[in-house]
Amino acid sequence: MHIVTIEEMRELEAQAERQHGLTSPILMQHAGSSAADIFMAQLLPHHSINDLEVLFLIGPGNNGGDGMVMAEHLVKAGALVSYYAWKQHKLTVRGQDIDERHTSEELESVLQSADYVVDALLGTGTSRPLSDDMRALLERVKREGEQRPELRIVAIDLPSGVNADTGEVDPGTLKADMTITLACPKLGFFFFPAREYIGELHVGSIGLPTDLESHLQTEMLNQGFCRSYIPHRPLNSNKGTFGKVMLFCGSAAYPGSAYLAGSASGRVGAGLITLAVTEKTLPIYASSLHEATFAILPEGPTSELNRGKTHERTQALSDHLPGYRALLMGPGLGQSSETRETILQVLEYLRSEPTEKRPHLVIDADGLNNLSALEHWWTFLPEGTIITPHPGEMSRLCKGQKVSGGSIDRLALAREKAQEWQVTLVLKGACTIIAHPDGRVRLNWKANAALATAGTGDVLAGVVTGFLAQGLAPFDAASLAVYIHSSAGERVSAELGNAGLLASDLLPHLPRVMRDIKHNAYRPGSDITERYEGK
Ligand SMILES: NC(=O)C1=CN([C@@H]2O[C@H](COP(=O)(O)OP(=O)(O)OC[C@H]3O[C@@H](n4cnc5c(N)ncnc54)[C@H](O)[C@@H]3O)[C@@H](O)[C@H]2O)[C@@H](O)CC1
Ligand SMILES: Nc1ncnc2c1ncn2[C@@H]1O[C@H](COP(=O)(O)OP(=O)(O)O)[C@@H](O)[C@H]1O
Ligand SMILES: [K+]
Repeated sequence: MHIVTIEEMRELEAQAERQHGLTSPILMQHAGSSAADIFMAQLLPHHSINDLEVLFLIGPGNNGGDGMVMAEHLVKAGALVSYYAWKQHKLTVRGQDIDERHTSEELESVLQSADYVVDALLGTGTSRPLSDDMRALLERVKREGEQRPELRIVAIDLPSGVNADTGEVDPGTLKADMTITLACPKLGFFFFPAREYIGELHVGSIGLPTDLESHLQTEMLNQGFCRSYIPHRPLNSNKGTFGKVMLFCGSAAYPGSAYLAGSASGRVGAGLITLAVTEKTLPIYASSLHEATFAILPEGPTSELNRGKTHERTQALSDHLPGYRALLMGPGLGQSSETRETILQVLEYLRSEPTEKRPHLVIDADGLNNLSALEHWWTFLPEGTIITPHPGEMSRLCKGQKVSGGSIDRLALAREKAQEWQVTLVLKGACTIIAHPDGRVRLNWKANAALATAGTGDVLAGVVTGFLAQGLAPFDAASLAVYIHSSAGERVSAELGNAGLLASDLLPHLPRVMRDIKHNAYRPGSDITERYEGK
């Protein structure tokens, strides 16, 4: 599913007309009909379309036009529809035009009995701040919703006042319970504050031939995409079939990260998990992760005098690596100069090996923190490396440049840095960005505050590594991992709510999510599935 900017959406519409004769009125008929179908399919269980009271707020442009077409379909289906044309101040209640002198009181009465308000005021054509009277209208609906929480707000294409490119939001914008966007999700939805205003996201069809989208470079992760990448499990398999994972992670002070990452790799199907540990840390892992095997490394050097020990450590690790398909390096390693040196030596070893003979590399957390202290750190990485920074780590990698907040375009930054550094970059956050060194980008929709807790990043790193071990290309392994990880979070939240998740809670849900996605049986709380292409 492609994500578009306003300009790209306009270009798609223009091409649809030029190449396929799909004029604006034709597209609008599709849009309104598709929006009505989605609306009816998503009615709450206690609602029936018959006698459902729906108030449409109609704007002056094509967004309003979409609303009018949708309204006609709902009338035919039996709903009690009223609409208020904002520009003309004209109210029509169940087919009857209301005399101008009574518009205010009638609008008040319609609003008070409405089950749904449909915001079809403005879409991608918004060109200035909302006018005062539009803000007042939306404010009145907002107050009604506060008094009657059962009132549902549905936005057509986008909640009016959301900037579909930047995610900025007009102060008058009304939060939607559901947004039925048309043709493609808009880029701004994936940024804050807009993300908070969208509610459940559904994508309607306007009948565009899909080949028109083939040049677009930004995609949204969804089930259809993920299903095609979940590794196949042949009956005639053994643990070697699904790849061996090595984790160079954890330390006496941070043992949990290796446990979480290693367990996560196993939970997404990797054949064998090996933790690189020292004699000192072995007992911690041996008692908690029974399924893992261990590569015992000598203790790190304790002073300049026995510095040669880092070489012994690297040697011991690299002696173990042949036969391993994926290596995760970083979580919980700490940031001593000895650790940094070991990391550099391991990178040197990996660069010296032919690609097909060495494991694919994922670097996270302290692996990145250690590297970011070095000038041109990316030149030390072997080809095909995946890095998974959170915004703080990303900022360090960018030499202190601010990477989140306000006006920062995280998407442009991720795209630029993946190209400059020649890595697959997973910029974590509420809507995680996955950027390929060739400029392609994928975005995750599933923001979930429950995941904002220590250790969930270690789980993600383990999932990425587990998919790499099963033979996925770096960009696909990273994309699938982000989707499966956040879907597991969604499952935990369905039970616990949006607080109190422990990173280890995710682990048993990883395989369940994979199973359900594979069998098309995954039913998350608020996930867009595919573009709705009609019944
Ligand atoms: N053009 C097409 O082919 C299609 C358009 N579609 C719909 O059309 C929308 C875009 O249509 P438009 O380009 O007509 O744009 P809009 O419907 O978003 O509105 C543009 C109109 O609103 C006015 N306006 C802009 N900002 C305003 C503000 N702050 N306060 C008050 N009035 C304001 C403009 O002067 C203009 O009259 C999409 O969001 C989508 O809903 C879809 O139906 C698909 C097909
Ligand atoms: N609000 C949120 N919505 C969705 N995902 C989130 C949110 N906050 C954090 N996450 C996810 O949780 C993980 C946190 O990773 P990270 O910050 O590295 O944690 P840690 O290092 O403690 O393991 C990332 O995958 C991130 O995308
Ligand atoms: K709208």
